[in-house]
Amino acid sequence: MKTTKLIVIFIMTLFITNCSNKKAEKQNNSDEKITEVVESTPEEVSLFNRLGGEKGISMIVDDIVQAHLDNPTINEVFLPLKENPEHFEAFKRHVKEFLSAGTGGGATYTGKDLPAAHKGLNTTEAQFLAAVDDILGVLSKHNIDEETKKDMLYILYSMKGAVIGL
Ligand code: HEM
Repeated sequence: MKTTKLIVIFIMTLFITNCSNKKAEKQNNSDEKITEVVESTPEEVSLFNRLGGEKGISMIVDDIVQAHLDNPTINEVFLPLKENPEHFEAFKRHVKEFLSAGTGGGATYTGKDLPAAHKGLNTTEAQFLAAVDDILGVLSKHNIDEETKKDMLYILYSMKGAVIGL
């Protein structure tokens, strides 16, 4: 009887140890899965990288400026900038730096602050909307994903007060 009891205790101990090992294994597996999910979450990729880094941003800004020059609602504001090629190039460089610095890239913005840059332009709501439309159109042309476009739209709107009616 004593031996039978000992055997039962031994078997139960084996069973319990086995079960807890399996549980630990399962825990490890699910931990791995959680890590994988966190690593591949889109939010982990900076907006800067989602826009294609320095090169992507440079091409996007060139296209945005060209879209503004072609857009009859706002081109009267941008066409005069071309009369001074040095100023025009500095303006484009500043917008590239602005977008890079503001999205997680390494650039340093060397232009004016937004209200100072837009003072005297008296930009209207309609002009602001036209500019945002141009930007979203260019992002689509560059195959930027919908989530990134939404993020950009949110950021642009957050700066509306710093660029219109000044
Ligand atoms: C959220 C929207 C906007 C942002 C983030 C933005 C950003 C900028 C930046 C970074 C510059 C460069 C400043 C410098 O060179 O020191 C700039 C310049 C300029 N922006 Fe905007 N802008 C916006 C909307 C607009 C709109 C709606 C218009 C007019 C329709 C406009 C017209 C201009 C013009 C004409 C300049 C050149 C000013 C100059 O060099 O004298 N911007 N903008």
